[in-house]
Amino acid sequence: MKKSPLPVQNVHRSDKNVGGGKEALVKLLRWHFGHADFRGKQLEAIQAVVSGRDCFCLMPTGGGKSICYQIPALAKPGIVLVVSPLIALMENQVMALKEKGIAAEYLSSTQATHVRNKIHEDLDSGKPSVRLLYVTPELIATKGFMLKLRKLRDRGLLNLIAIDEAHCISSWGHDFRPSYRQLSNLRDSLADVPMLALTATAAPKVQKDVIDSLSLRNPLVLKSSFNRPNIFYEVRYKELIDNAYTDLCNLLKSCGNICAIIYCLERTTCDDLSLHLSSTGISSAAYHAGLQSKLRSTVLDDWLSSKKQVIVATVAFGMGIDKKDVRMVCHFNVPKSMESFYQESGRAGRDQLPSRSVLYYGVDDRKKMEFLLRNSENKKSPSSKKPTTSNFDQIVRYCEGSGCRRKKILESFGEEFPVQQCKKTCDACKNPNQVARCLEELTTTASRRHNSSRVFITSSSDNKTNEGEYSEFWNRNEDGSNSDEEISDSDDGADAVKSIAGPKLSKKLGVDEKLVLLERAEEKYYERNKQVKKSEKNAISETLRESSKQRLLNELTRVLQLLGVEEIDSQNASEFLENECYRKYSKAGKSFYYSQIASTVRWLGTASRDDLMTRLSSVVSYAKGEEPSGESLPMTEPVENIEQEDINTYATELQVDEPTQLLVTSPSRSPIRLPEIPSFSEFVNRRKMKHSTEVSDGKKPAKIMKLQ
Ligand SMILES: Nc1ncnc2c1ncn2[C@@H]1O[C@H](COP(=O)(O)OP(=O)(O)OP(=O)(O)O)[C@@H](O)[C@H]1O
Ligand SMILES: [Mg+2]
Repeated sequence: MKKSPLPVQNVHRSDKNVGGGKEALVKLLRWHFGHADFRGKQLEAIQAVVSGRDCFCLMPTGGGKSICYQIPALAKPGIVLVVSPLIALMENQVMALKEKGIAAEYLSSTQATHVRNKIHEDLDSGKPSVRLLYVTPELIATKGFMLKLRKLRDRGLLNLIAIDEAHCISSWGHDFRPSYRQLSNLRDSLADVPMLALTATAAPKVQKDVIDSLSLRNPLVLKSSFNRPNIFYEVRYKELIDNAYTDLCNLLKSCGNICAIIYCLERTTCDDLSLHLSSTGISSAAYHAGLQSKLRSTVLDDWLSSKKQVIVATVAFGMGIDKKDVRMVCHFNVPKSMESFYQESGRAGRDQLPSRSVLYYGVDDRKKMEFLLRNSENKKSPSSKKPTTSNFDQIVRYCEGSGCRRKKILESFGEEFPVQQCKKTCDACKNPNQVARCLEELTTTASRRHNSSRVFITSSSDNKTNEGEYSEFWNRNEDGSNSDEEISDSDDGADAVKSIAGPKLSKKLGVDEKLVLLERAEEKYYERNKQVKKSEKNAISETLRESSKQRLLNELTRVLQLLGVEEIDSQNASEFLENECYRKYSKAGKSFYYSQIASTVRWLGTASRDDLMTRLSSVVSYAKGEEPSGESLPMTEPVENIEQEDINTYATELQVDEPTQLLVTSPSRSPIRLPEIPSFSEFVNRRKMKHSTEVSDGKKPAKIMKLQ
């Protein structure tokens, strides 16, 4: 239901006695939002902008920044323009405002044309009814829209431009958006309209960058403390617990039916972990950019409406999500910087009630992150300012240091914090001896593991070109495909869908992902072309072969480097291995081929130098310019006239026998041997022999298999 507007407020730009407007502003706050009073620096920010002054407002996550531009929109006739980085964020806020009876709208290309037209008509009318208009930075950069804003300004109707999540303008920030850079022109185009920049990113260089980039004029700089006293901070050490999945499950269960967010680095971990939690009765769902956008919306809705309790997500999830009762935010992998950690953990306890931040720290994870950061640092152009490894050191110190966690967080933002004020609200202050013991044990474990050579980063395909897998973890900054009106959020599943439909797969995607997408693309294709023969559907495409080669090459390069093997040419070796899989399985079909590639990648991850030299001996010879020795593993010949039953049995046995878990969790890899997985023809032959024996024993008639 629409609320009638309050009587005209005594608050306007020329008001010399701005403090006199306080009562009126509080009245608006109570009337429209039901809050008793302003929090922290809200009032100061509002009074500054209403009086026409620029303002830079730094408040912690959940601090109540939105009110700082929402109240000014209600204080006098006219419009407040809000620039926001995500469509989802705009939608949420507009919906919430409309529910309160406040005339708010957003403009985005996702809306139906008639809806957009209606908003434009309203803006063009002499007396627009809209009070808050949310837009994307891309739209502001268009000439047509800028013209419209100038007209509004000329009619005295543009009261304020609020830049929400203003840190997105800074490449020092953790969420840099190139499109935000275009906002630098605002000051020139709309010189006399006050600007309000809002962010929860506290790094001093980001603040300066935001103020400079937006050319804020003598802004009132407001900074609130970043302390979140209602969040208990804790670190758990993966090396010191038997199974992190189980530990997390137990932790969640011990807290009851709470609402939680679990952040993971990789999409596959989100899927796996969510499945695991669900299997133990915890209501959870995965959320990442690899999901189709429709599914993501459902997951989000279910979580927001508390149908699902736990969301297991990459960092694609979170910015602007205003769910008050999140009781726990858990980082299942180490975050890339203190800033990211603060933002993400800050999504807990927005209702100010006691909440928890739990970070699972693993040395493997740390190495993986360091590797990725180094890689991204190497790729940076000299002009790029993206922070990488040095920011990561802060979070490593947070985990590996013994002092108060809260102090470490706040000091990393330049805020002094006396330890006694923590009042045992972090594990290091609550149980200092226990934390010290853990750290000691961690040091011992890590150094022991170090000595046993190849120990770290065992869990998955952490190869160099797989950054796409982690793309959500980086700034959303390589999304140069901005349309005029659309937000180029690379955390939108539409990317994935587009790349399925498109002729080429995005270079940003990792190899594993490409394979999955390829498979999905093929499925789609065959769905549409039902008449295509089944055998064709099972065919192994050239693209799939190329991706497989790349996947093997990535793993090989890593492994050869780790083991210091120089005699093997990784390019030749990857082709050799792929060809081996292809020769064995081209006739058995794509699934067999794919599964063999996967086993080979796993084998590479565990192979010793001798294993590699033996299996790849022919490639070793080639690399030295010698004749091939012909001593590589004997090739099994392809199979013809395959019986479906054999395929099924083989597939079942293959799955049961694969010791993936063992490989992933073992600290020392050399003594572990993969049980030999028979090739399909070996398997068929064994069965054939078994059948023959049975026949000769008078049990069953033999099945005739024609083998080449
Ligand atoms: N003065 C107030 N009194 C009580 N609650 C408030 C007040 N101001 C804001 N809130 C509530 O605080 C919560 C967080 O507000 P808001 O979403 O504006 O935070 P934010 O600073 O923008 O956070 P983020 O950085 O995550 O975007 C909201 O639920 C809001 O209703
Ligand atoms: Mg906000």
